Amino acid sequence: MKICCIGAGYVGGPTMAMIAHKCSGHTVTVVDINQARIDAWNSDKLPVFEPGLDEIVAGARGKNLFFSTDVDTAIREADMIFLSVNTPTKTYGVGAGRAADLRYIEKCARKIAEVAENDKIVVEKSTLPVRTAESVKRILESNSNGRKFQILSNPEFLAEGTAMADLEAPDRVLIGGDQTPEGKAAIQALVDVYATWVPRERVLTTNLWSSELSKLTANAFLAQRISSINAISALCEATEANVDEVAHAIGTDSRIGPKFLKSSVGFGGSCFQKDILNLVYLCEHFGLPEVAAYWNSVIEMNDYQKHRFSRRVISTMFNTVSDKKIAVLGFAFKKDTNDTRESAAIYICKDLLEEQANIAIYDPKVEVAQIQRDLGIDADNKYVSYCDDAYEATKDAHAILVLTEWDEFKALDFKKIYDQMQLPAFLFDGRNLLDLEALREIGFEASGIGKG
Ligand SMILES: NC(=O)C1=CN([C@@H]2O[C@H](COP(=O)(O)OP(=O)(O)OC[C@H]3O[C@@H](n4cnc5c(N)ncnc54)[C@H](O)[C@@H]3O)[C@@H](O)[C@H]2O)C=CC1
Ligand SMILES: O=C(O)[C@H]1O[C@H](OP(=O)(O)OP(=O)(O)OC[C@H]2O[C@@H](n3ccc(=O)[nH]c3=O)[C@H](O)[C@@H]2O)[C@H](O)[C@@H](O)[C@@H]1O
Repeated sequence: MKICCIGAGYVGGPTMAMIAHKCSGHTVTVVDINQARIDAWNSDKLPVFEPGLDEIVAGARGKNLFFSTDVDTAIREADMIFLSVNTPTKTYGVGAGRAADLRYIEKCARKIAEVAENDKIVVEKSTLPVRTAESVKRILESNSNGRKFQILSNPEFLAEGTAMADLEAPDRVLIGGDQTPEGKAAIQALVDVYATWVPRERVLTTNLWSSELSKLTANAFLAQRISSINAISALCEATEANVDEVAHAIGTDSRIGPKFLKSSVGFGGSCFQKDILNLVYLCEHFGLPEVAAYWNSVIEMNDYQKHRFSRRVISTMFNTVSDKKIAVLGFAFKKDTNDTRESAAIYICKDLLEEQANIAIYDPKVEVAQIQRDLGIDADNKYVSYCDDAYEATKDAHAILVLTEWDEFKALDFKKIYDQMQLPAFLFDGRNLLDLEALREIGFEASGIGKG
């Protein structure tokens, strides 16, 4: 089969690389309108950092995996077309700030209608509001000229930083489609692709709407667990309970389970907030304001957690950080990725800049230009500096903020760091990554999240 994927981003690139790697009989072409991104996919420095991705791309690229900006040819030749374009929160017009912006998806549907010469299976890989497939189908069918299109929903559940492991051994693959004979045949064609390496019982098939809604629901549930434990972290700080101990104690209940109970400075990433806002908007659209308010509180709690952290830093440092050097360790929204979208670090740095702090940022993977874009500052901003390692960032600093849980931070020589800092040397561990007792023995005024 010839497979095309429109959108060479964090999802399209790794997902298609895995399909090409596992299914040598299929040819996979990933296309994008962003020339720089495609050039990077064809180079030694891929645009996405994911452990294990380089090897898989190197093994398949040029054999049955191709990256190109020739969108029309790839669509024309494909039997199956994945849509993996971005679906950000709308910033204009009706639903601004909440609804999903579907213009990229619609452009893809119109492009397929324009250039396709024969029947196609169109697979929604992007995360979409429930019932989007209806619009995609309408656009395609209005322009069909006798060609037949089957629409499938196949949402992606990979997490950044573990994308390749998640794709290699997914908990489940979800495929939704029409329950007609043609729809079922299209579902089977996609089941056959995944069944090459995913155990058949893990490939779930549903109707279109269940599949679309399951993706938003999964992300809402995951984010809700984080907001729940973060809410408890505030209570822990007030009562001298320890949130890690509470999380462990409740997580051993098999009905609750241990995962996604790590209290933090707040969740980030491109999707949790966007997808919950989308869910909230849908609930309001369907006349369910109580349901909308319930899910919106997950985001409100996350905002509270981020700003609560900034406020705690400032109040602990004698209510002023003006002119003080603050070392920020980690800028990505989680470890093992160069992605900073909605990273809590952005909000915390902005809070500190408003207080006129000098911040020295070190992240092992995030590029300086990206940090500048995120903070909305020029290269010559005198309050922000960029460091090549944690030792440089912490030299003469008044405080350290750990904002991403990079493994390398655990191996730092904190005695050496303490000796080059201003005293009292404050350390705020926004990820509960470090051994606070050991740091206090060195002399740090160390605090974590949810620890009294
Ligand atoms: N990032 C993640 O970990 C996950 C993302 N998702 C969902 O997958 C979708 C894609 O997300 P990402 O890969 O992170 O986005 P991304 O922004 O990294 O990549 C999207 C790509 O689509 C391209 N594009 C947009 N319109 C186009 C068009 N008309 N023709 C050709 N290319 C076009 C853009 O240039 C961009 O390179 C979103 O709906 C997201 O919610 C789902 C699971 C995980
Ligand atoms: O739709 C998506 O985009 C994806 O969103 C998340 O994946 P991702 O955002 O890449 O990463 P997560 O591991 O879920 O982490 C999200 C944020 O929550 C934070 N987090 C996670 C877990 C936890 O216990 N505590 C916590 O604060 C992380 O640090 C990070 O900032 C989901 O885990 C994926 O299943 C989903 O496919």
